[in-house]
Amino acid sequence: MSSSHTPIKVGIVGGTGYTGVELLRLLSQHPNVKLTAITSRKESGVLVADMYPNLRGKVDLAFCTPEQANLTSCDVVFFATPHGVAMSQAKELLAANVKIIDLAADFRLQDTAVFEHWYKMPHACPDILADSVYGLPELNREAIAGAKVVGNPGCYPTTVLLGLAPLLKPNVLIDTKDIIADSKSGVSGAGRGASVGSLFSEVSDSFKAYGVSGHRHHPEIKAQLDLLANASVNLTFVPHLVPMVRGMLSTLYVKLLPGAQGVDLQALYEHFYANETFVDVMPAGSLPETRSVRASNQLRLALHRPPGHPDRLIVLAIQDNLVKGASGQAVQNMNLMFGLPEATGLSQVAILP
Ligand SMILES: NC(=O)C1=CN([C@@H]2O[C@H](COP(=O)(O)OP(=O)(O)OC[C@H]3O[C@@H](n4cnc5c(N)ncnc54)[C@H](OP(=O)(O)O)[C@@H]3O)[C@@H](O)[C@H]2O)C=CC1
Ligand SMILES: CC(=O)N[C@@H](CCC(=O)OP(=O)(O)O)C(=O)O
Repeated sequence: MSSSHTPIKVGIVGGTGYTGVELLRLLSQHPNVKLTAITSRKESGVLVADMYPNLRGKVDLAFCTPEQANLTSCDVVFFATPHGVAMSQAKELLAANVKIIDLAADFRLQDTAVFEHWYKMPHACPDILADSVYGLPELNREAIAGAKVVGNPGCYPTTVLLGLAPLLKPNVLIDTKDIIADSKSGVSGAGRGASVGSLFSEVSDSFKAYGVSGHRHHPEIKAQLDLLANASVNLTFVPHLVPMVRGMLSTLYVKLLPGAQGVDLQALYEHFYANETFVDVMPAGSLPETRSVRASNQLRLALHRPPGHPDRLIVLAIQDNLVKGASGQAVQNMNLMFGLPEATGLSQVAILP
């Protein structure tokens, strides 16, 4: 347990990306954290507040290279970096008793063959992977609290898993061979790195599906759904790119089984998430908007029974891809790992309009 007298010393590798600067925004307001090192190889020497003026008066550090950062003196290091970076440094940090929260995929998939297939690199530390924990607090809280290495979930998986979990725990309510996740993300999901696909003239005033024939979040979602259902599920997952900066909406289609007859599904969801600060089950038939979670760690759900298909249930799930989908969830995990109340530093309310 950390107290206000012994702040958690935090290092961030990859402080200039969208999830890195979001970590800085959240952690600079966290009462139990002392930011001690923020890395960028390209911006080394630049003051954080010069690059990100929203942090003027909040963060007085300059970016440094990972080599200059003295990460082994931290209590926890967040990796807001591309896939493959955290696993290359995990052994050294663990030897120095430093906890690790990776926002990339190095510690999300327990099956190293699946990891290698999707990420096109061998896993650098399968032994550490085996002891790591999938960082979805609402489903994995106890294991996260005792973990030294947490793999923060991908943004799409967070919406799909929290959207479906209440239906899978009893395992008699839906056809696990017929699950569809139709998901839409804002462009910040692609990161800050320059690419033609993220140019204003490419994404504005347009809307498209991508990854239809395969996306790396499919195996991640399926692995966790399989665990929840205790069976091998069939999942169709189609991501889409929407011309907005932040936000994610997953529309989840499931087929109800006879076992769902007479079950009050709205009550089931409300009960399942009754004690969850960050999951809001809206009244049945609600139409959640991504702007209602913008910059906050909330995920909102709404259930629908559409006309014309008596067996169909639709679950709508929204979040801010950079907060509950990435950095906010990472801070939630840190709170658990250090014995703090889970919502510490995460009380931000969305901005409307
Ligand atoms: N954007 C999103 O909505 C989400 C992203 N994620 C994941 O989080 C991670 C970060 O994403 P995002 O912030 O969007 O990425 P960005 O591309 O915006 O930023 C990447 C950061 O990592 C640093 N970096 C790159 N390569 C290395 C390296 N080899 N060693 C050390 N630092 C490095 C970069 O700085 P520099 O090159 O100067 O060192 C930069 O600060 C990714 O793995 C992404 O998949 C997860 C959930 C949601
Ligand atoms: C809009 C967009 O491009 N989104 C990214 C997913 C972002 C994310 O959360 O994925 P990882 O953490 O697994 O990289 C994509 O589809 O690749």
